[in-house]
Amino acid sequence: MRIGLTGGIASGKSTVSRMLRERGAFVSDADEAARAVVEPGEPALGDIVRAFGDGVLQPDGRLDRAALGRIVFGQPDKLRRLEGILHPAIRRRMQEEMEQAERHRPDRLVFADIPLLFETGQDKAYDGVLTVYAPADVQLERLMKRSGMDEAEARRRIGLQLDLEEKRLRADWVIDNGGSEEETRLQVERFLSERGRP
Ligand SMILES: CC(C)(COP(=O)(O)OP(=O)(O)OC[C@H]1O[C@@H](n2cnc3c(N)ncnc32)[C@H](O)[C@@H]1O)[C@@H](O)C(=O)NCCC(=O)NCCS
Ligand SMILES: Nc1ncnc2c1ncn2[C@@H]1O[C@H](COP(=O)(O)OP(=O)(O)OP(=O)(O)O)[C@@H](O)[C@H]1O
Repeated sequence: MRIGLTGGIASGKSTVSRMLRERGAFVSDADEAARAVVEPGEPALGDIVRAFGDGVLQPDGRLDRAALGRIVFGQPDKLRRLEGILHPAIRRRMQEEMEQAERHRPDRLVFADIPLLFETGQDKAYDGVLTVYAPADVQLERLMKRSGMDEAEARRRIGLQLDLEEKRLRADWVIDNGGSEEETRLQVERFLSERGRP
């Protein structure tokens, strides 16, 4: 069984993923895959430099993620262009990871943590979707605290994704991460025990 795990920026996907892994589930992470496919020597890195220029490289030849973020998160057409380069590579990598995990341990639940699961139409490829939800004011506060963005920038980043209320409504299951980590952990444990396995 493959479950799509999604939510909004800073709604708690990584926190829930960590808890799922601690309980023995396998989680493939789109943000991690997005980092791996731009390592030096990977074809996507060359494509990015051709599209956005040398300014997105650090002196050591690695991708300067903050510099690229400043370009793409301010210009929708540039973000679409980056996604066109990265999404096929991210998907391939995640498919390989999940297949390998399933071969190795067929009994385990497999999750794919994908922030843009609904936005990219990938929800249909999973047996079900679990949304990690937090109320808008909590999401905004956590994003500002984690990243140091001011309120206007944080609101703009949140606005680049499908509304979290809609992700909640479209989910098969919801984990409400608006409270303490302990309350979230209890929901994660209940979710796993209802499925009878990690
Ligand atoms: C622009 C990049 C280099 C900035 O890197 P940076 O380290 O600063 O941010 P990071 O990758 O940790 O992303 C933080 C959060 O931003 C949000 N985000 C990332 N990409 C996107 C996007 N294309 N659209 C909307 N939100 C996004 C996600 O909620 C993500 O968890 C990076 O976000 C990226 O490569 N994005 C394009 C790939 C992508 O679409 N990733 C999303 C997973 S499918
Ligand atoms: N229940 C909670 N109580 C307090 N802080 C929390 C809770 N859950 C998450 N956080 C904090 O909120 C921030 C965002 O959480 P997390 O990184 O898990 O979100 P995310 O959905 O993976 O974000 P992104 O899409 O940006 O990768 C982190 O700094 C995390 O420590």
